Amino acid sequence: MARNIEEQVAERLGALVDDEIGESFQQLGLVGTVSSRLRRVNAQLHYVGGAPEVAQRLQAQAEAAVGDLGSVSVELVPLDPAGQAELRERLMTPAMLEARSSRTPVFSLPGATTRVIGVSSGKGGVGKSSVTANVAVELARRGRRVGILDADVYGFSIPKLLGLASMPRVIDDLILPPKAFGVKVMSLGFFVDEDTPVIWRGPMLHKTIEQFLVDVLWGELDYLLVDMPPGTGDVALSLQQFLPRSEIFVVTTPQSAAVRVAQRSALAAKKLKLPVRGVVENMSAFVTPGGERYPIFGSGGGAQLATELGVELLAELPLTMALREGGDHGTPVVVHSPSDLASESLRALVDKLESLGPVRRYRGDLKVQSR
Ligand SMILES: Nc1ncnc2c1ncn2[C@@H]1O[C@H](COP(=O)(O)OP(=O)(O)OP(=O)(O)O)[C@@H](O)[C@H]1O
Repeated sequence: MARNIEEQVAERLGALVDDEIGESFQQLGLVGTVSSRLRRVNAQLHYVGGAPEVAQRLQAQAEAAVGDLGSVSVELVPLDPAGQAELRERLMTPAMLEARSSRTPVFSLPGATTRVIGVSSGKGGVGKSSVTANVAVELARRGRRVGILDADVYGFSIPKLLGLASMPRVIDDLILPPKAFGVKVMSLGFFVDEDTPVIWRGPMLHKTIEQFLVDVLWGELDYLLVDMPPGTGDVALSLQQFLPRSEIFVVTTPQSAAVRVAQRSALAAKKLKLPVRGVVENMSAFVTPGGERYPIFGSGGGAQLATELGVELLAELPLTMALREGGDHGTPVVVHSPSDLASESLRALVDKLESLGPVRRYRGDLKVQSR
């Protein structure tokens, strides 16, 4: 039976997907009234606000979706507070409800399967954020569900590295993490002006990290990568409390001075009973197109640190222009120059990370019964 035009418009609009939530407008109950008058169809689509670009993008998507159905105008209507409260209820999973009432992140509830990976370094500028962003994007390209918590309060660079500029959307009191290259991101950088120095006190940081872990709609994740601030400060302590299942990976450059400070941060993690699983040496060498290696920052530091910590050296990432340019332009090198040497090394790093698998943990509650 031929459907009328209103039904067709409602169906097309309902099929649009809110990428950050990962559900269609129909599933979310956000298609409003669709009526027609004098051969003109007027449709309403509810949306949850955010930056003006979000509405502009949605308007263009909606118009494109119904463009071939004749004269249709789509009006975007921001969801009112009652509608937001209803949507929030709809999006809350039982795990999120439990997480909120106990203020324990879903990643730390019993039975959680997300691998939580803390990326740490001794000092700033060694490429920890670039490694985090590229590893996350490569994992997402392989079909894994990935989030990044940018906890590097002294230099939140993840949004810029992934080309994200807008503030996260908020449904009632639930924060939606913006998504780039398939990776969900939450960062202090979304909330503060890049040029304004922010002085964070320990308790304030602790509270913010808790909020980012508990009040953000992360959904189900295979990996949560945490870009940690360099050094051994308060944030590591907060992370240990909120995410005791974190595995730590240490990024260093090959210089011996860098290795010494990196070792300090690795030892701090060990003290907090967070397992250090591997070392990544970055900026290992510049390689000419002819294959000549120039170890600009010295050599051997990553291997030395790995030996001292009793873990594997997982990668020696070269210094490349493409990696730096990718970061500057907000498109990670694994996406914009997949054949670059750095991309090859980053893919090999992700292979290793995946093959290492999660840490095996002793479960005190499981005991072998003897008769
Ligand atoms: N292998 C590399 N080749 C070329 N440039 C690199 C490489 N790794 C990092 N960079 C560049 O070095 C700079 C610092 O990198 P990044 O911000 O990732 O470091 P970081 O350790 O996270 O520093 P911070 O903690 O200060 O944010 C960036 O401009 C980045 O593009």
